[in-house]
Amino acid sequence: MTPVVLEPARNLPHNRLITAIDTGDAARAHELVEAVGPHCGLIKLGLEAFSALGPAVFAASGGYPVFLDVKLHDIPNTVAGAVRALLPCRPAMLTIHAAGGAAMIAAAREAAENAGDARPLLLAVTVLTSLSAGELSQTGVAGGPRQQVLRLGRLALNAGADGLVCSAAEISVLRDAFGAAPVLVVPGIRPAGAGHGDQARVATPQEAVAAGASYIVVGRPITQAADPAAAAAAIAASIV
Ligand SMILES: O=c1ccn([C@@H]2O[C@H](COP(=O)(O)O)[C@@H](O)[C@H]2O)c(=O)[nH]1
Repeated sequence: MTPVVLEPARNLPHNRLITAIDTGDAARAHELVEAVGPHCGLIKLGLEAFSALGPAVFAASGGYPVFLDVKLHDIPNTVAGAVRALLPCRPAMLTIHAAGGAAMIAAAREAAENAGDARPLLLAVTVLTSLSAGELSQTGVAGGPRQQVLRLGRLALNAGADGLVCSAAEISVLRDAFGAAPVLVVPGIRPAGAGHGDQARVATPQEAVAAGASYIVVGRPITQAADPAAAAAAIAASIV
């Protein structure tokens, strides 16, 4: 099997907290970014915000580095075109689905190279953190999330992804297999006592960082808090 050889990631924020701004309301997005921006490394704009507002959503980012989480998944030519179309927005990180396969990931990487030094890091989503082992098996995948994340992770990194999106439960198996270089971005984060909502494979911020997460993604526990700035500041302080 081809070994995974990765370059160290460039110019990434030291603060490991990424706040997910999941709203289609531009004014609310602005308000949230203003509150949490100073307390996190990146702002995550995802499908809800991008579907509602389009590339104009970047205006809500307040100049903070953006993790654009649109999880591209299509034939290679279409994904390459979408990546090229997104480059003028200058996302720092961009997601594609690892399950799209090696040719799709390689096409995304080649397209991203058009940005030169401003190339976004390509992160491959492995198994969504909302999927339990039981739900994953209903999709026809045997062996459980850890095995599937490792399998898709190897495929994605070999095909040109810079990093992976996974749950905290899979970090150790990925670090054992691929070492320190891949950027591991970990959603499904819940501070102790917080409701899980639709997330199935969850961990606290401290557990995820201790396990080797490069970044943690936190949405509702911050954005639905009475004081989002204080919630973000507390989480950021707890993972230094
Ligand atoms: O496997 C994945 C991939 C992406 N996400 C995204 O992260 C945030 C999590 O939000 P919470 O409110 O903290 O649950 C959300 O934007 C998802 O689209 C994920 O949860 N799991």
